Amino acid sequence: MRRKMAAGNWKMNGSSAALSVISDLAAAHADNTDTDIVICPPAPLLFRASEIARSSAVTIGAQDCHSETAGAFTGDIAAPMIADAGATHVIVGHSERRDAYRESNSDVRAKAKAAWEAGLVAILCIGESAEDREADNTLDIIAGQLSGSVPNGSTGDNLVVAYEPVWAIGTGAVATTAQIDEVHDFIRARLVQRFGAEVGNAIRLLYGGSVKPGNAVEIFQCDNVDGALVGGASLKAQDFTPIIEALIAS
Ligand SMILES: O=C(CO)COP(=O)(O)O
Repeated sequence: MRRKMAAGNWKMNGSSAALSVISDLAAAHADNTDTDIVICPPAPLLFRASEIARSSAVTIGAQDCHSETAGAFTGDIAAPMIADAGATHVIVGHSERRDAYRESNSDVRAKAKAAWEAGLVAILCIGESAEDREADNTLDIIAGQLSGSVPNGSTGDNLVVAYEPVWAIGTGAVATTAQIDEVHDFIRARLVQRFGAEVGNAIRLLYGGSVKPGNAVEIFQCDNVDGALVGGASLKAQDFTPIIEALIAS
């Protein structure tokens, strides 16, 4: 049985005052033992967020890391620094970074490797654009992103793959369960083919893109959906809590 995961990507939102969401979630889900709850705040909040989350049901992740461990990379953050701040996870390859910062599959692969070397779990994002889907290229794009950006050497536990169709992010246009099933079953098959059944079946798959309290129950019924990567609805405990509850109940 794979552990479930509800991860919240705050993107460039939040403040030290907003970190009360972490204590609210920790209090609401204190009895939960089979679901990972991960909050990924902006980098300046990582240390404080980790202190607040310490010994609770909530763990902390960063939103990106550099592939090198140190050096002349102004503005960047190395994976060991993220671990040093008390975080345990890092998102790599989010479509907003692939798009705005031209991150390639090989950049993302190097970041995921750096995350593993620092002992972090990599939450690696893939997903097709609206144009890719309209041109019926979705599975080709997903296959290319998987082979290009997932490094060799996954142990199963150190990798979470998040399928986030770009057209569903922040738009309210959630993918249908048929679309989610098709892509998640395909990802699972590819991971099993590449890493073997034991590791391939241990890697968790998250869906992301306009997940809300109103659609979470349906999404979590999909066989190969082990949780969600949630943007907007993770900023407030009152929105994220019903999503987490739907996941725990699924
Ligand atoms: O990009 C996302 C999470 O990484 C999804 O964002 P929304 O949930 O706001 O659509």
